[in-house]
Amino acid sequence: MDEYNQKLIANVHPVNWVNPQPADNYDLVVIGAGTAGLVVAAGAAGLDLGLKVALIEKHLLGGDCLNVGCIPSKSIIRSSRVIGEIWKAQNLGLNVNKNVVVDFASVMARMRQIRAGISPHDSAARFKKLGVDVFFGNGRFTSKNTLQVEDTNIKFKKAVIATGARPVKPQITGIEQVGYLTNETVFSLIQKPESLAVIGGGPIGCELAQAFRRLGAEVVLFHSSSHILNKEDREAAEVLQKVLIKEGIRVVLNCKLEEVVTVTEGKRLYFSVNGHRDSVTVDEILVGAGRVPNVENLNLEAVGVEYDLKEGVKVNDYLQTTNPKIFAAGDVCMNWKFTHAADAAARIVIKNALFAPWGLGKDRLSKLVMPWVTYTDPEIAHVGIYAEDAQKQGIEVETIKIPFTSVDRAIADSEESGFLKILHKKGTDQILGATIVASHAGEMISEITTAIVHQIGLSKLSSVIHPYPTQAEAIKKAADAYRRTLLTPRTKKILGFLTKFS
Ligand SMILES: Cc1cc2nc3c(=O)[nH]c(=O)nc-3n(C[C@H](O)[C@H](O)[C@H](O)COP(=O)(O)OP(=O)(O)OC[C@H]3O[C@@H](n4cnc5c(N)ncnc54)[C@H](O)[C@@H]3O)c2cc1C
Ligand SMILES: NC(=O)c1ccc[n+]([C@@H]2O[C@H](COP(=O)([O-])OP(=O)(O)OC[C@H]3O[C@@H](n4cnc5c(N)ncnc54)[C@H](O)[C@@H]3O)[C@@H](O)[C@H]2O)c1
Repeated sequence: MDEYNQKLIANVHPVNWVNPQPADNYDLVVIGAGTAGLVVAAGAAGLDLGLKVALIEKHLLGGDCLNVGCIPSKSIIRSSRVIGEIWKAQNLGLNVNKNVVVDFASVMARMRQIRAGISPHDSAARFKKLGVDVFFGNGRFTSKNTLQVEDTNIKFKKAVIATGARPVKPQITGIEQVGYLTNETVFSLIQKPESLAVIGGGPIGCELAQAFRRLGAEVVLFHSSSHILNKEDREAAEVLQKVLIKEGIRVVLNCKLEEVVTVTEGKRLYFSVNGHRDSVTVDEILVGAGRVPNVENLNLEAVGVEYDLKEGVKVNDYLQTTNPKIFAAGDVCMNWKFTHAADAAARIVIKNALFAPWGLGKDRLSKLVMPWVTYTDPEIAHVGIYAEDAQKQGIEVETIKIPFTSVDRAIADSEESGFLKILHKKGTDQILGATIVASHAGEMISEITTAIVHQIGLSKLSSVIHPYPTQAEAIKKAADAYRRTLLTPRTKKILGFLTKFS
């Protein structure tokens, strides 16, 4: 509880907070104040239509993203990127002293300062000012139109479940007794573990394995599949995998973790790969092995809201639960577990719950075009479908791949290892999906997302001037490559004819 955490708590769960006297009947009650809940509450109250809105949070306003997710992880990733740059400095003609000292405590203090600095946006004071009644405590349904927060009964016309998700508990013998870190505890470290086993090679595992390695820990990354980020484009994941290995991370693939025990030297993990048993001993274990939705203790049975312990609250395309007066948004009900996805879903809920009389003009989740980015170095950004999806859906596609070895700025930056892949519908210039592996792929993907959302085809993208030299020129190159495919022998003949008379 240093000054930064005190500031954070003063904003997102003030110790002296007194829950308000509830209104007679709320137009909208939101359970859970992560991104999804905050956006719904702010959106509904901020319209200044006199709607009575209540927001219930059992822990910290801001949820995972602010407190134990995006913000703390991206803050330490920023520090670790500098180390990555220093490691590459020699290739750039710079003689940097290899013995860079990482002041881990300062890296973490910077992260806490940034988190506290952002927290006023998610604060109880801000939401009170917006006219939202903020209740701290566990929200639980008691009847079709009532719920309870601690001892207070709250009546509602409509409700939104936005209770998010939590880390999966790994099923490994002994791990509970030995103890491990998750995203809920790793950002509270003030001392660097000298060695770290990361369980799970998904976005959490990869981002944090690389960050901790660059900050000076010996890292072993355990992943159960044949390549890291197995939900991602295989080639893209392989580029990153090579970088992680080159940076000194031991990547153990196709593994089964069997047992964890405490030994004098630390925590020992026994694992097998293709039947071959081995072990490693580390100071700390970090688990990033997926998420489970927070559906328990809400008494969803009382309101007829169906759910699954793994998949979360069941919703239709309008984000309505099996009780049409109750909606859900964010990690508790969606496969897309991203802050921007929770935000987009919250906007759908505001529209469908409050501004779609007789069900008219409702928005659909399936209409969203969802990009995402894994913030490793290089970053991997994706939008739309993958080639395998297209195959499953019976859509004929063509792929244009631009390696960064052909992009001048990437060459000048010594960042040639990535690529851009664009999938377009066969015979047309309609973009269906894209993957980018680049240092700042996350900053580049939005151009393609815009093109997909607004149906701007590759031909039109080809007419957009991209400043030289930028890595985003890869997009123009892909568009130009598509245009070249239109040059049939007949069009070539016509062009040849034109030159004669020009
Ligand atoms: C380490 C990490 C890094 C991430 N990085 C990124 C990133 O870079 N970009 C990105 O887009 N996404 C990222 N994510 C994912 C992102 O954090 C989540 O998708 C997002 O926070 C989901 O928001 P949400 O509102 O659905 O849920 P949450 O943020 O989980 O909020 C749910 C809230 O509900 C509260 N709650 C639960 N049950 C109750 C109850 N019964 N009563 C009252 N309150 C309750 C919880 O305390 C919590 O505050 C990351 C996640 C992690 C873990
Ligand atoms: N940059 C971002 O947007 C970002 C960053 C972090 C997290 N997130 C979100 O958080 C969610 C959760 O991330 P995550 O990485 O925990 O989950 P994940 O499910 O995406 O990846 C976890 C991986 O761990 C593997 N695994 C599970 N148990 C294992 C075991 N015992 N041994 C070895 N491997 C094991 C799984 O096969 C899986 O591929 C993601 O789906 C993502 O949406 C997003």
